Amino acid sequence: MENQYIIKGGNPLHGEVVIGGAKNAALGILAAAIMTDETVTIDNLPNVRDINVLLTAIESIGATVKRLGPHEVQINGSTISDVTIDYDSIRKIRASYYLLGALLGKYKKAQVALPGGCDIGSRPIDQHLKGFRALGATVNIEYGMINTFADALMGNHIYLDVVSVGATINIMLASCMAQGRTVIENAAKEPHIVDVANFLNSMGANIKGAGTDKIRIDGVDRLHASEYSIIPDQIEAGTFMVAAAATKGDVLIRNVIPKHLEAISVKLIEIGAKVEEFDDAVRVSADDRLGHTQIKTLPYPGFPTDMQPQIATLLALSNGTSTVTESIFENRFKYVDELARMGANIKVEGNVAIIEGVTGLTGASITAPDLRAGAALVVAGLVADGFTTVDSIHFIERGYEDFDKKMTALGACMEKIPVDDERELQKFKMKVG
Ligand SMILES: CC(=O)N[C@H]1[C@@H](OP(=O)(O)OP(=O)(O)OC[C@H]2O[C@@H](n3ccc(=O)[nH]c3=O)[C@H](O)[C@@H]2O)O[C@H](CO)[C@@H](O)[C@@H]1O
Ligand SMILES: C=C(OP(=O)(O)O)C(=O)O
Repeated sequence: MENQYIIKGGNPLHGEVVIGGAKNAALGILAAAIMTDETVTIDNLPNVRDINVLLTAIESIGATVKRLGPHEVQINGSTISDVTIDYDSIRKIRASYYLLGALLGKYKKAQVALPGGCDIGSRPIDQHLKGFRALGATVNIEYGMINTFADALMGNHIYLDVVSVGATINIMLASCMAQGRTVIENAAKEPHIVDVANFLNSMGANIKGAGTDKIRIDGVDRLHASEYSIIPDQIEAGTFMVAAAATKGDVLIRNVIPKHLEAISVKLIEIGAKVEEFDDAVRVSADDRLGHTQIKTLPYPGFPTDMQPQIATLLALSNGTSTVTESIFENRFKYVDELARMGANIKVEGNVAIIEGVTGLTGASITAPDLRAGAALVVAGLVADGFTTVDSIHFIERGYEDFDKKMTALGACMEKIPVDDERELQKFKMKVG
């Protein structure tokens, strides 16, 4: 059954919210977990759709997956009997490609369907495949499947032509049990790269330099058991930071690494929001309408593309003209038409959104085009005058755990109801007046 969010805008968010584990780190870590035959325990796992899809795919090849609770899982890869992941089991997610690197690294062969994920651009994986080939693997693409195999994997020097999160993690996975040294140059530096490297090292891998643009991996013979807790989700935290500012609220966002949020904090401060940093929390508040700025998405430590729709939504409500340049993905402005239906004034020219701030939005029936754009539209609904319904929330549920419940606990007026259920819609409207 498909659900939608119904939102009555106008309530400032107040209180505390606890951020979950990082989805994009967890996806790499779960794939890495199958590379040992010993049992691995992973904690602070976000309970979101992408993670559950990946866990099901991992089970489908025979690995033993034991849920110890909503945020903890035990994986044992000794029971794996197959190295083929078909399209049906992973078409909804992008990070299925990490199973290629993990299976190739462990068994020297893998067959994985070409990845899905959000439609935010053409999203080639040539750099992943270039990395596998450099390690000595043969790679063919046939009938929608990527087949890769090798007699032996040998370390090599790999220069990435583009800074790619996925290729960096995949090459770390494939090379950590290769013979000799692999060096990845022009590597991505995102916090989740460091987290996957730390997890692999906790299993006995020898990876140095993660978090810089040069990562050195000395191959080891085997990986062993580990217990590991995933870092907090930078993007979930950033989304609540923006929601607090957009609703002119005051929210303490707990279980975060403030350093990972700096690019977001700096921009919020620049436009007039108040951001206070604590050891593992940030507090964001705003009293007045905020100001304008220029933002360009860049690889870490630049402004994250996964926060682009949310910050653009905030700027759509701010004073003056802002520009948001999307430099990573060519198709990440699909939410602009939906925001326009709520009264925003945004013009897209190439990869630049020119935003003329408006004083308010009005509720409308809108559809989430992808994960982060969906979250941004919810933020718009929280601010808008009147009622907003957001459809296609399965996108949002790919990456946000209990998004509606966390927002409601902060004072938002929103609920998840079945799509086209007029009775539930009226019930909500009666309840909130
Ligand atoms: C599951 C996951 O972690 N997803 C994140 C990951 O996606 P993903 O790993 O797919 O993104 P990449 O960092 O690889 O992509 C960055 C850029 O490189 C290009 N590229 C990438 C690989 C390749 O082989 N060839 C190539 O040309 C892409 O088209 C894009 O323009 O990082 C993105 C950038 O921070 C985030 O928006 C996604 O949320
Ligand atoms: C775009 C994202 O995910 P994916 O790369 O899995 O589509 C995201 O997490 O914002």
